[in-house]
Amino acid sequence: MIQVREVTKRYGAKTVVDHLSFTAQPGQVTGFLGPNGAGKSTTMRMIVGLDRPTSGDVLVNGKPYASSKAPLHEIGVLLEAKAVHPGRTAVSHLLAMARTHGIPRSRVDEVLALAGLSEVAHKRVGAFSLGMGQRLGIAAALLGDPAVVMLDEPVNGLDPEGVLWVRTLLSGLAAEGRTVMLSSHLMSEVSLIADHLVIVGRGKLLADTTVADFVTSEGVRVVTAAPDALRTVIAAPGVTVTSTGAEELFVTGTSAREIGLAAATRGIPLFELTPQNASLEEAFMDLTRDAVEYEAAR
Ligand SMILES: Nc1ncnc2c1ncn2[C@@H]1O[C@H](COP(=O)(O)OP(=O)(O)OP(=O)(O)O)[C@@H](O)[C@H]1O
Repeated sequence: MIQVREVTKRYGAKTVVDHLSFTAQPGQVTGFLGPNGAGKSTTMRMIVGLDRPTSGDVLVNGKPYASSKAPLHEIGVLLEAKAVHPGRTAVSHLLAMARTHGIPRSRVDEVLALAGLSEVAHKRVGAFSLGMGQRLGIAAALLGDPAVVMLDEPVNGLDPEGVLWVRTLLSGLAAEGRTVMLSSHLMSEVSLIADHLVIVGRGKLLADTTVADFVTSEGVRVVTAAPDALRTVIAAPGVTVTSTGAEELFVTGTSAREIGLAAATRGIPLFELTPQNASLEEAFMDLTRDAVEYEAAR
Protein backbone atom coordinates (compact mmCIF):
# COMPACT_ATOMS: atom_id res chain seq x y z
CA MET A 1 0.00 0.00 0.00
CA ILE A 2 1.13 3.56 -0.71
CA GLN A 3 -0.27 6.30 1.53
CA VAL A 4 0.32 9.92 0.61
CA ARG A 5 -0.86 12.06 3.51
CA GLU A 6 -1.36 15.82 3.20
CA VAL A 7 1.88 16.15 1.28
CA THR A 8 3.09 19.56 0.18
CA LYS A 9 6.33 20.21 -1.72
CA ARG A 10 7.65 23.68 -2.34
CA TYR A 11 10.68 24.65 -4.38
CA GLY A 12 11.39 28.20 -3.23
CA ALA A 13 8.18 30.16 -3.66
CA LYS A 14 6.69 27.60 -6.00
CA THR A 15 4.25 24.99 -4.66
CA VAL A 16 4.62 21.90 -6.81
CA VAL A 17 2.55 19.50 -4.68
CA ASP A 18 -0.24 21.02 -2.62
CA HIS A 19 -1.78 19.16 0.36
CA LEU A 20 -2.07 15.99 -1.67
CA SER A 21 -3.60 12.88 -0.07
CA PHE A 22 -4.45 9.56 -1.65
CA THR A 23 -3.97 5.83 -1.11
CA ALA A 24 -2.93 3.21 -3.64
CA GLN A 25 -4.40 -0.08 -2.39
CA PRO A 26 -3.03 -3.60 -2.77
CA GLY A 27 -4.73 -5.68 -5.44
CA GLN A 28 -5.46 -2.65 -7.60
CA VAL A 29 -3.83 -0.74 -10.41
CA THR A 30 -3.89 2.95 -9.51
CA GLY A 31 -3.44 5.38 -12.37
CA PHE A 32 -1.80 8.66 -11.34
CA LEU A 33 -2.88 11.17 -13.93
CA GLY A 34 -2.28 14.81 -14.62
CA PRO A 35 -1.06 17.16 -17.30
CA ASN A 36 2.66 17.78 -17.71
CA GLY A 37 4.08 19.59 -14.72
CA ALA A 38 1.21 18.60 -12.40
CA GLY A 39 3.64 17.24 -9.83
CA LYS A 40 3.42 13.52 -10.54
CA SER A 41 7.15 12.82 -10.76
CA THR A 42 7.80 14.95 -7.69
CA THR A 43 5.19 12.97 -5.74
CA MET A 44 6.70 9.68 -6.87
CA ARG A 45 10.16 10.82 -5.89
CA MET A 46 8.83 11.67 -2.43
CA ILE A 47 7.22 8.22 -2.15
CA VAL A 48 10.64 6.60 -2.53
CA GLY A 49 12.44 9.16 -0.41
CA LEU A 50 14.40 10.81 -3.26
CA ASP A 51 12.75 14.09 -2.33
CA ARG A 52 11.54 15.20 1.06
CA PRO A 53 8.06 16.68 1.50
CA THR A 54 7.96 20.26 2.80
CA SER A 55 5.09 19.00 4.97
CA GLY A 56 2.99 15.86 5.25
CA ASP A 57 4.31 12.33 4.94
CA VAL A 58 4.34 9.24 2.77
CA LEU A 59 4.12 5.63 3.88
CA VAL A 60 4.97 2.54 1.83
CA ASN A 61 3.50 -0.59 3.38
CA GLY A 62 2.83 1.38 6.53
CA LYS A 63 6.28 2.86 7.01
CA PRO A 64 8.53 5.51 5.51
CA TYR A 65 10.47 4.00 2.60
CA ALA A 66 13.84 5.16 3.91
CA SER A 67 13.42 2.88 6.94
CA SER A 68 12.92 -0.19 4.75
CA LYS A 69 15.67 -2.82 5.09
CA ALA A 70 15.16 -4.51 1.71
CA PRO A 71 13.96 -1.64 -0.46
CA LEU A 72 13.91 -3.52 -3.77
CA HIS A 73 11.65 -6.12 -2.20
CA GLU A 74 9.43 -3.47 -0.66
CA ILE A 75 8.88 -1.30 -3.72
CA GLY A 76 10.01 -1.59 -7.34
CA VAL A 77 10.27 1.70 -9.14
CA LEU A 78 10.63 2.98 -12.67
CA LEU A 79 11.32 6.69 -12.58
CA GLU A 80 11.42 8.79 -15.70
CA ALA A 81 14.75 9.29 -17.43
CA LYS A 82 16.45 6.78 -15.18
CA ALA A 83 20.04 6.73 -16.29
CA VAL A 84 21.39 3.40 -17.50
CA HIS A 85 24.96 3.44 -18.78
CA PRO A 86 24.62 3.07 -22.57
CA GLY A 87 27.69 0.84 -22.78
CA ARG A 88 26.17 -1.76 -20.47
CA THR A 89 24.13 -4.68 -21.67
CA ALA A 90 20.66 -5.30 -20.29
CA VAL A 91 21.89 -8.31 -18.36
CA SER A 92 24.94 -6.54 -16.90
CA HIS A 93 22.75 -3.64 -15.77
CA LEU A 94 20.32 -5.95 -13.99
CA LEU A 95 23.10 -8.13 -12.57
CA ALA A 96 24.81 -5.11 -11.04
CA MET A 97 21.55 -4.14 -9.35
CA ALA A 98 20.89 -7.73 -8.25
CA ARG A 99 24.36 -8.13 -6.72
CA THR A 100 24.10 -5.03 -4.57
CA HIS A 101 20.79 -6.26 -3.19
CA GLY A 102 21.58 -9.94 -2.69
CA ILE A 103 19.23 -11.05 -5.46
CA PRO A 104 20.17 -14.32 -7.28
CA ARG A 105 21.19 -14.43 -10.95
CA SER A 106 18.17 -16.61 -11.72
CA ARG A 107 15.85 -13.70 -10.91
CA VAL A 108 17.67 -11.56 -13.51
CA ASP A 109 16.88 -14.16 -16.17
CA GLU A 110 13.30 -14.33 -14.94
CA VAL A 111 12.64 -10.59 -15.23
CA LEU A 112 14.38 -10.44 -18.62
CA ALA A 113 11.97 -13.11 -19.84
CA LEU A 114 9.03 -11.37 -18.20
CA ALA A 115 9.93 -8.15 -19.99
CA GLY A 116 10.39 -9.92 -23.32
CA LEU A 117 14.07 -8.98 -23.38
CA SER A 118 15.76 -12.41 -23.28
CA GLU A 119 16.73 -12.19 -26.95
CA VAL A 120 18.44 -8.82 -26.52
CA ALA A 121 19.83 -9.42 -23.03
CA HIS A 122 23.42 -9.14 -24.29
CA LYS A 123 22.87 -6.06 -26.44
CA ARG A 124 24.21 -2.71 -25.34
CA VAL A 125 21.51 -0.57 -23.77
CA GLY A 126 22.69 2.39 -25.87
CA ALA A 127 21.33 0.59 -28.95
CA PHE A 128 17.89 0.04 -27.37
CA SER A 129 14.76 1.70 -28.73
CA LEU A 130 12.70 3.83 -26.34
CA GLY A 131 10.27 0.94 -25.90
CA MET A 132 13.04 -1.55 -25.12
CA GLY A 133 14.45 0.92 -22.62
CA GLN A 134 11.04 1.12 -20.94
CA ARG A 135 10.85 -2.67 -20.80
CA LEU A 136 14.29 -2.78 -19.20
CA GLY A 137 13.17 -0.17 -16.65
CA ILE A 138 10.15 -2.28 -15.80
CA ALA A 139 12.29 -5.42 -15.56
CA ALA A 140 14.54 -3.57 -13.10
CA ALA A 141 11.51 -2.48 -11.07
CA LEU A 142 10.40 -6.10 -10.73
CA LEU A 143 13.83 -7.46 -9.82
CA GLY A 144 13.23 -7.59 -6.07
CA ASP A 145 9.81 -9.24 -6.48
CA PRO A 146 8.32 -6.18 -4.78
CA ALA A 147 5.00 -5.90 -2.94
CA VAL A 148 4.55 -2.41 -4.40
CA VAL A 149 5.32 -1.49 -8.00
CA MET A 150 5.42 2.16 -8.99
CA LEU A 151 6.11 3.21 -12.56
CA ASP A 152 6.46 6.76 -13.89
CA GLU A 153 5.11 6.99 -17.47
CA PRO A 154 5.76 3.27 -18.20
CA VAL A 155 3.93 3.25 -21.52
CA ASN A 156 5.71 6.31 -22.83
CA GLY A 157 7.28 5.27 -26.14
CA LEU A 158 5.63 1.86 -26.27
CA ASP A 159 3.77 0.69 -29.37
CA PRO A 160 0.23 -0.73 -29.01
CA GLU A 161 1.63 -4.21 -28.44
CA GLY A 162 3.84 -2.80 -25.70
CA VAL A 163 0.88 -1.04 -24.07
CA LEU A 164 -1.03 -4.32 -24.09
CA TRP A 165 1.97 -6.04 -22.56
CA VAL A 166 2.15 -3.48 -19.74
CA ARG A 167 -1.58 -3.84 -19.15
CA THR A 168 -1.40 -7.62 -18.90
CA LEU A 169 1.69 -7.49 -16.71
CA LEU A 170 0.31 -4.87 -14.30
CA SER A 171 -3.12 -6.45 -13.93
CA GLY A 172 -1.37 -9.77 -13.26
CA LEU A 173 0.75 -8.13 -10.54
CA ALA A 174 -2.34 -6.55 -8.98
CA ALA A 175 -4.19 -9.87 -9.12
CA GLU A 176 -1.35 -11.34 -7.05
CA GLY A 177 -2.26 -8.81 -4.36
CA ARG A 178 0.46 -6.28 -5.08
CA THR A 179 -0.01 -2.53 -5.04
CA VAL A 180 0.52 -1.15 -8.53
CA MET A 181 0.71 2.54 -9.35
CA LEU A 182 1.56 4.12 -12.67
CA SER A 183 1.63 7.71 -13.83
CA SER A 184 0.70 9.12 -17.18
CA HIS A 185 -0.47 12.35 -18.73
CA LEU A 186 -2.68 10.39 -21.16
CA MET A 187 -6.10 9.30 -20.01
CA SER A 188 -6.48 6.99 -22.99
CA GLU A 189 -3.53 4.91 -21.80
CA VAL A 190 -4.41 4.87 -18.14
CA SER A 191 -8.06 3.99 -18.68
CA LEU A 192 -6.92 0.80 -20.40
CA ILE A 193 -4.65 -0.18 -17.55
CA ALA A 194 -5.92 1.23 -14.24
CA ASP A 195 -8.96 0.50 -12.06
CA HIS A 196 -8.48 3.40 -9.68
CA LEU A 197 -7.73 6.95 -10.82
CA VAL A 198 -5.98 9.68 -8.89
CA ILE A 199 -6.03 12.87 -10.94
CA VAL A 200 -3.88 15.89 -10.09
CA GLY A 201 -3.48 19.36 -11.53
CA ARG A 202 -1.09 22.03 -10.26
CA GLY A 203 -0.12 19.66 -7.47
CA LYS A 204 -3.66 19.45 -6.12
CA LEU A 205 -5.98 16.44 -6.02
CA LEU A 206 -8.71 16.90 -8.65
CA ALA A 207 -10.33 13.48 -8.47
CA ASP A 208 -9.95 10.19 -6.64
CA THR A 209 -12.30 7.83 -8.42
CA THR A 210 -12.72 4.71 -10.54
CA VAL A 211 -12.56 4.62 -14.31
CA ALA A 212 -16.24 3.57 -14.39
CA ASP A 213 -17.40 6.43 -12.15
CA PHE A 214 -15.31 8.96 -14.00
CA VAL A 215 -17.08 8.41 -17.35
CA THR A 216 -20.51 8.69 -15.81
CA SER A 217 -19.82 12.34 -14.93
CA GLU A 218 -21.87 13.40 -17.91
CA GLY A 219 -23.93 16.48 -18.71
CA VAL A 220 -26.81 17.59 -20.88
CA ARG A 221 -26.54 19.92 -23.85
CA VAL A 222 -29.58 22.16 -24.13
CA VAL A 223 -30.49 24.54 -26.95
CA THR A 224 -33.30 26.85 -26.00
CA ALA A 225 -34.96 30.13 -27.01
CA ALA A 226 -34.69 31.37 -23.42
CA PRO A 227 -31.42 30.28 -21.82
CA ASP A 228 -31.66 32.80 -18.96
CA ALA A 229 -35.17 31.73 -18.03
CA LEU A 230 -34.17 28.06 -18.19
CA ARG A 231 -31.17 28.69 -15.95
CA THR A 232 -33.44 30.12 -13.27
CA VAL A 233 -35.89 27.25 -13.52
CA ILE A 234 -33.33 24.48 -13.16
CA ALA A 235 -31.13 26.14 -10.55
CA ALA A 236 -30.66 23.81 -7.57
CA PRO A 237 -27.84 22.72 -5.28
CA GLY A 238 -25.44 20.51 -7.23
CA VAL A 239 -26.66 21.68 -10.63
CA THR A 240 -24.16 23.61 -12.73
CA VAL A 241 -25.08 25.49 -15.88
CA THR A 242 -22.48 26.74 -18.34
CA SER A 243 -23.31 28.94 -21.30
CA THR A 244 -21.75 27.37 -24.41
CA GLY A 245 -23.37 29.57 -27.08
CA ALA A 246 -26.02 32.27 -27.57
CA GLU A 247 -28.85 29.75 -27.15
CA GLU A 248 -26.85 26.88 -25.74
CA LEU A 249 -26.28 25.60 -22.22
CA PHE A 250 -24.34 22.68 -20.80
CA VAL A 251 -25.91 21.37 -17.62
CA THR A 252 -24.52 18.92 -15.10
CA GLY A 253 -25.98 17.57 -11.89
CA THR A 254 -29.45 16.85 -13.27
CA SER A 255 -30.98 14.75 -16.05
CA ALA A 256 -32.37 15.58 -19.50
CA ARG A 257 -35.75 14.40 -18.20
CA GLU A 258 -35.77 16.88 -15.29
CA ILE A 259 -34.66 19.74 -17.56
CA GLY A 260 -37.38 18.86 -20.10
CA LEU A 261 -40.07 18.75 -17.42
CA ALA A 262 -38.94 22.03 -15.86
CA ALA A 263 -38.91 23.74 -19.27
CA ALA A 264 -42.38 22.40 -20.12
CA THR A 265 -43.96 23.62 -16.90
CA ARG A 266 -42.73 27.17 -17.66
CA GLY A 267 -43.47 27.00 -21.38
CA ILE A 268 -39.80 27.46 -22.31
CA PRO A 269 -39.19 26.24 -25.88
CA LEU A 270 -36.37 23.71 -26.24
CA PHE A 271 -34.76 23.06 -29.63
CA GLU A 272 -32.36 20.38 -28.44
CA LEU A 273 -31.97 18.34 -25.26
CA THR A 274 -29.08 15.93 -25.57
CA PRO A 275 -27.48 13.87 -22.81
CA GLN A 276 -23.74 13.89 -23.41
CA ASN A 277 -21.52 11.06 -22.44
CA ALA A 278 -18.15 12.72 -22.32
CA SER A 279 -15.40 10.38 -23.37
CA LEU A 280 -12.80 9.67 -20.73
CA GLU A 281 -10.37 11.86 -22.60
CA GLU A 282 -12.82 14.77 -22.73
CA ALA A 283 -13.72 14.42 -19.08
CA PHE A 284 -10.04 14.44 -18.17
CA MET A 285 -9.38 17.50 -20.31
CA ASP A 286 -12.33 19.35 -18.77
CA LEU A 287 -11.14 18.51 -15.30
CA THR A 288 -7.54 19.57 -15.89
CA ARG A 289 -8.08 22.49 -18.28
CA ASP A 290 -7.32 25.17 -15.67
CA ALA A 291 -4.14 23.41 -14.66
CA VAL A 292 -2.97 23.22 -18.27
CA GLU A 293 -3.79 26.87 -18.96
CA TYR A 294 -1.79 27.82 -15.92
CA GLU A 295 1.16 25.81 -17.24
CA ALA A 296 0.95 27.38 -20.70
CA ALA A 297 0.68 30.88 -19.29
CA ARG A 298 3.76 30.66 -17.12
N1 LIG B 1 14.10 20.39 -8.32
C1 LIG B 1 13.16 21.25 -8.74
N2 LIG B 1 13.28 22.59 -8.54
C2 LIG B 1 12.34 23.46 -8.95
N3 LIG B 1 11.20 23.10 -9.59
C3 LIG B 1 11.01 21.80 -9.82
C4 LIG B 1 11.97 20.81 -9.41
N4 LIG B 1 11.48 19.59 -9.77
C5 LIG B 1 10.31 19.82 -10.39
N5 LIG B 1 10.02 21.14 -10.42
C6 LIG B 1 8.81 21.76 -10.99
O1 LIG B 1 7.70 21.14 -10.41
C7 LIG B 1 6.62 21.04 -11.31
C8 LIG B 1 6.10 19.63 -11.32
O2 LIG B 1 7.05 18.78 -11.92
P1 LIG B 1 6.88 17.22 -12.04
O3 LIG B 1 8.00 16.72 -12.88
O4 LIG B 1 6.67 16.64 -10.71
O5 LIG B 1 5.51 17.13 -12.85
P2 LIG B 1 4.90 15.91 -13.64
O6 LIG B 1 3.45 15.93 -13.31
O7 LIG B 1 5.66 14.68 -13.37
O8 LIG B 1 5.06 16.35 -15.13
P3 LIG B 1 5.66 15.55 -16.37
O9 LIG B 1 4.52 14.71 -16.86
O10 LIG B 1 5.99 16.68 -17.30
O11 LIG B 1 6.84 14.81 -15.87
C9 LIG B 1 7.14 21.52 -12.65
O12 LIG B 1 6.68 22.83 -12.88
C10 LIG B 1 8.65 21.49 -12.47
O13 LIG B 1 9.25 22.49 -13.24
